[in-house]
Amino acid sequence: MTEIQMKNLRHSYYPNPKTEDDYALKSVDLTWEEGLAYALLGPSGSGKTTMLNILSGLLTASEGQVLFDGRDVTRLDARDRNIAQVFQFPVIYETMTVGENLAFPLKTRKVPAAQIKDRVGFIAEELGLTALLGRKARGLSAEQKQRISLGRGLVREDVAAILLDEPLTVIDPAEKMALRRTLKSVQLHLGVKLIYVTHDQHEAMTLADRVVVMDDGEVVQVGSPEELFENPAHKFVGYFIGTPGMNFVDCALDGSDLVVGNARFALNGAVQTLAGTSKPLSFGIRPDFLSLSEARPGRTIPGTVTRVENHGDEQIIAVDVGGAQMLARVEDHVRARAGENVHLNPDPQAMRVFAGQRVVDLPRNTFGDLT
Ligand SMILES: Nc1ncnc2c1ncn2[C@@H]1O[C@H](COP(=O)(O)OP(=O)(O)OP(=O)(O)O)[C@@H](O)[C@H]1O
Repeated sequence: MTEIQMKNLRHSYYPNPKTEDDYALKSVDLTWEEGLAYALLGPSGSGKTTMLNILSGLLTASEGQVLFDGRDVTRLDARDRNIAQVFQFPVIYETMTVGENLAFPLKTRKVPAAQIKDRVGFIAEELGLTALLGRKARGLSAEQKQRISLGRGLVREDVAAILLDEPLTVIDPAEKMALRRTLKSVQLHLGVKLIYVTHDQHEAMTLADRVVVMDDGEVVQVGSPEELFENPAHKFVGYFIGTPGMNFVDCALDGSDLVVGNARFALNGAVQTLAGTSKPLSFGIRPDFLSLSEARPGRTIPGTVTRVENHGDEQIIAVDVGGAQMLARVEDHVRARAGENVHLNPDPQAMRVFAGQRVVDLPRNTFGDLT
């Protein structure tokens, strides 16, 4: 197993990049730890595939270094990196049997036949392919073929990481869950480092120990799924993760209060931190941490309901809080109608303030007691 580091990595597809916008990867410093499952999550064009191809060696970064256990591999060919890559479309030999496909990477490395047999048997078992070992790959389902692609990466015991670029794209929706489960169990059993590219937050959150969130060529946050949900460090993480995403409303400092829409919150000692920033402030809270309550001055935000969406056992309520909208996720027994005046009650522990795009590091009790 290998620790992979990316140092001051930048990449432009142009020969003479001039502005920051010419870079598909802007400046990446990242360590990929051993034995963890990572998801690389971001919208289309954010730089995920570029990053993956730099890792595997299909692409050489314009600037910076890639280190495997401290060894500089930046200019090393993909062949010499011990990285296995699984793409959107399965890459297998259709005319070979499943067993021959799995054995192929070991045969080309001249591994002894008995060892190949053992390893192929073991990996086939892990991937649920044992019963298919003698079958020709042609005619198998896309899901089975993708298992073979994965197996061809996993058979090599020296593999430093398995990179998967949206591997579930062509898989039938009904089979996606089974393959996702297999991926997770294989990663846990074999302890191999898995790097999984997706633009689907649900896939990222269910599969990964760590999620690397990318936006516009930059890594905006790395964290466990829980950390990203509870403590987004960047506005992009707030609204990209969670359905619906985090609410953001412009806010302002007034004396020792924070003014949010028609509400005022006393800041317990955090005034100086906020006063020190020149960037525009916004108040952030996830819909999951807003409820409806009685008016409680200094604790609730008054507003008018503009829309109510029913989603089975819960509702999403849209509330106008003085020119801006906030969404609250509430249980279905909560009664609210469009046009009604209500009071949103934010959980003090979940209230955040952002300066520009970045969260402001405030003491835990800034918005009141935590009882
Ligand atoms: N071969 C290329 N030549 C020029 N520009 C490219 C090339 N490949 C990617 N780009 C640009 O680099 C940026 C990052 O693209 P990349 O494919 O890495 O993003 P992505 O997050 O993987 O997107 P997707 O989810 O759509 O695959 C985009 O602006 C894209 O247009």
